[in-house]
Amino acid sequence: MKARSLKEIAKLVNAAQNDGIFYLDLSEDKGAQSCLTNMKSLTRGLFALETRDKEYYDIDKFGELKLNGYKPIGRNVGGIKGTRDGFESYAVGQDDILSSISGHAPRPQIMDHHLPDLEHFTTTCLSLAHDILSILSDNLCMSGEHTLQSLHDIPQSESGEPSMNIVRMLKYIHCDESTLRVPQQAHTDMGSLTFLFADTPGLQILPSGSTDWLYVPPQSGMALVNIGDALSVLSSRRFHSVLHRVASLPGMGMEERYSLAFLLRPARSTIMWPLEGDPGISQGKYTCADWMKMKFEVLRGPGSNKLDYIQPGKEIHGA
Ligand SMILES: O=C(O)CCC(=O)C(=O)O
Ligand SMILES: [Fe+2]
Repeated sequence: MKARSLKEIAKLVNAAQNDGIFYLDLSEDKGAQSCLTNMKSLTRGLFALETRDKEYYDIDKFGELKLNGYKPIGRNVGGIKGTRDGFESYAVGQDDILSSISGHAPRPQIMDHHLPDLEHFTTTCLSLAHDILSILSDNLCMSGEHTLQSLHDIPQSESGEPSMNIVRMLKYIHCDESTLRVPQQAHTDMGSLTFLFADTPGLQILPSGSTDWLYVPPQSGMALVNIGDALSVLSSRRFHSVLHRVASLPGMGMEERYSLAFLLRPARSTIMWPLEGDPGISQGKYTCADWMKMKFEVLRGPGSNKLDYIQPGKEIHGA
């Protein structure tokens, strides 16, 4: 992909249009591999902290966009009716990682120890995101100042607004083998691209037109990249935002599972509307920041009056 091989470009565009998810081989990048090893120690060390120490950084204390902080198990709706989620997670905002000028949200000390790893991880994902967006922009015949890259905070808050990109670490509780468990509900990601790293299986996608969930196993040295709502909406649904969830394995349950993600989102004032639509009419339309807030309400549910409108995976506009 880095060398813009025509074969790799065709594979990427095809995956973005049809599957909404693809593997990205990083096995040759020694720097990235050692950074991932360090990020794994950060993730494990972080979740090994005392519960009350983690709860001190509760994500819901730090603003509606949930860019920093800890989400305990059970705060979101689970994947099976009547259940709550079965994972804890911790978000760190891109600006808190890369910006040397302003202050940052309160965070456990272990984050400071691993700041060089967080920086390396973030800049690696941003560089990959830049390449992917540039290939997808070419496919949409966008050029000059009007590209998908220009709508994102790459390298950092180019829009002048605080970035909504985050690093997220997740830990799923062990599930026994007796029945299928779905610790993370089916959803599409709210942003543009998600880079996901996990060592153990559990991720499933619902391919378009299918009623059967399909496991997408992790591959050594590779990232899984998926397309989120924003790229799908901006591209008039040319790119597919894939519905996914985490589930136990039939008859095998799920071991304690860790995953790590970088979530790329457009600049916060980006209008969630097809780029080829009339840019003059923004009144009454959602910005990317509004979209994220509404989507969180759905994940946190029930009790949201927007549930019917903004269900994960449903259309944002039109029919
Ligand atoms: O943990 C995983 O494998 C999936 C995580 C995910 O889909 C998310 O955090 O949006
Ligand atoms: Fe996701």
